[in-house]
Amino acid sequence: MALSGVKNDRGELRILENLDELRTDLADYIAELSEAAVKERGVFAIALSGGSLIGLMGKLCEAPYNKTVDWAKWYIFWADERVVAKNHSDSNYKLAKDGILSKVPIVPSHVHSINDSVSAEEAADEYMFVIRQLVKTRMVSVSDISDCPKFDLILLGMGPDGHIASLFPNHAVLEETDEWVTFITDSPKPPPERITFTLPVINSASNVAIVVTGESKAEAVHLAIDNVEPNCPSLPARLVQPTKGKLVWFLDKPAASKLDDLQFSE
Ligand SMILES: O=C(O)[C@H](O)[C@@H](O)[C@H](O)[C@H](O)COP(=O)(O)O
Repeated sequence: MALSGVKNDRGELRILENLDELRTDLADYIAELSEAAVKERGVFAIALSGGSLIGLMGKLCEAPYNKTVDWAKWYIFWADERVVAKNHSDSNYKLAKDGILSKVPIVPSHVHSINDSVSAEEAADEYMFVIRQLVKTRMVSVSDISDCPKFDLILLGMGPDGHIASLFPNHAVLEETDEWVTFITDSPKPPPERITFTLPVINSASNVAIVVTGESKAEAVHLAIDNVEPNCPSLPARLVQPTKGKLVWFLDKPAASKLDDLQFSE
């Protein structure tokens, strides 16, 4: 049985009994947002991350979703990518291609992965240019309060250190507000070279989901969601605060085990 509720200003929490329930709830959530965006805008612009998230999205490739989702209307992006060749086992693109994109009828030209033959800095600049062109044609919407792209959905995982995308604790990249996409060459989690959406872009999305499982993340979940003193201003997951969009946390019970008292409806 899922528990769900709203926690202060930290968004909606969905705490699932087990990974199977989480996979189903996540697939339902993504399918519903896709349907709503296609109805409203004719397209669905979704940004993925790497890690366990892709495996947890796996039900989308099964019935009924594989037939009911309007895959031809999907435009795929990455909230962060490791700067490695696309066929490298570290590539977030390869992870998503093998796990999802090759199993459903996505239009290949709608898949916007980074250029893997240039430096991290050039890859970030080129990726930002590609997004800018798609904002101009409104395949990606635009925020009405900043000039940032407004993705229909940004999906994030979270590390035990509280990082999301490739935004790591106490890293200067957290301060980047001029660029939509930036790069780092010193990621504490290998590989070191990455490109990443910046916080203003993440916080301009219509919907952001953070998907976290396992006990090793319980402390970071607590610090990212609860009212803790002293506050953890540089915990990246805590800085996910969509300005006008909606934030949803998908947690399994071990990941939610250190949250302060919860009052939920079943
Ligand atoms: O490129 C990456 O390293 C990922 O995008 C990263 O941000 C990931 O989402 C988290 O580290 C959580 O990963 P897990 O869910 O596998 O722990």
